[in-house]
Amino acid sequence: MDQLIFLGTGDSMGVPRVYCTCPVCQEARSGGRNRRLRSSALLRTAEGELLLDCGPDWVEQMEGLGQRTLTRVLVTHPHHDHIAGLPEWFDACRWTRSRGTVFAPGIVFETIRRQYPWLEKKLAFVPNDGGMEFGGWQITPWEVCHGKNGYSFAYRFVKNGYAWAYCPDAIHLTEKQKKPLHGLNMLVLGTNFYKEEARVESRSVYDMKEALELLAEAKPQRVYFTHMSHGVDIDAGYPLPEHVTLASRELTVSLRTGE
Ligand SMILES: O=c1ccn([C@@H]2O[C@@H]3COP(=O)(O)O[C@H]3[C@H]2O)c(=O)[nH]1
Repeated sequence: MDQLIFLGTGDSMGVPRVYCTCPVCQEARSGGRNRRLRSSALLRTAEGELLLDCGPDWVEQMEGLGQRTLTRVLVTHPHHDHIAGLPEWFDACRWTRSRGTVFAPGIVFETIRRQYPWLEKKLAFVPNDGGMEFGGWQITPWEVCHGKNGYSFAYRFVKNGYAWAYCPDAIHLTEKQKKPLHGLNMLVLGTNFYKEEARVESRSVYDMKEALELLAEAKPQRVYFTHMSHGVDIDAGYPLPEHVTLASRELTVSLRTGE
């Protein structure tokens, strides 16, 4: 059965934050359950694996899995916490004389090319604006609002009538942007805080309270929150519905496609 493995569930700085000594960061520092690497997940299928985002914790994430090789990466948006592992993967490809493939909407490659102009010597960039297929999954990107950080893309995956979506970096979705979130068996959604107190114009990701309003509209059957900052204590017991879980590192979810 296909699986989704969470490799990181942290926000752009991860948990602990270097400068911070709050109780969540201290617990994370002592090897506790709040230690969160930058958000990324691995889709495992009979056809192979697809990594969703490749951030600065990529090496630690590969070591945690005991995985020595990688062939495919899908990128949501070209921010440091989602792409900074690409140059490390490039070097691994160089040393192992292998090649990889990166899938993303064309606009995402414009920024990646500017930031890391050498990557295409070893990594093929394949635009997926019109959708793509992998492991029997029909995969469709759509643009989502990322607040003060501009845009991101979310992805909807469909196979044998089972549908799920990966949307780590979004806020203030328009009605049109919410549409692909309807009719899902599972949703992975980014929520930086339980309740974020920062000014609305400075925000870039939903908090859990806002996410619950979105869930009430879209009604996914199962939900995993990811992209959580040090404002979230995984053991706090937030008042969340039973079908909502705070994801943690190496949590593995079976995708029940009926195969
Ligand atoms: O043009 C930009 C804008 C931002 N960033 C990164 O993405 C992060 C998003 O969350 P943050 O606002 O806490 O921190 C940001 C930066 O680390 C980037 O790589 N390129």
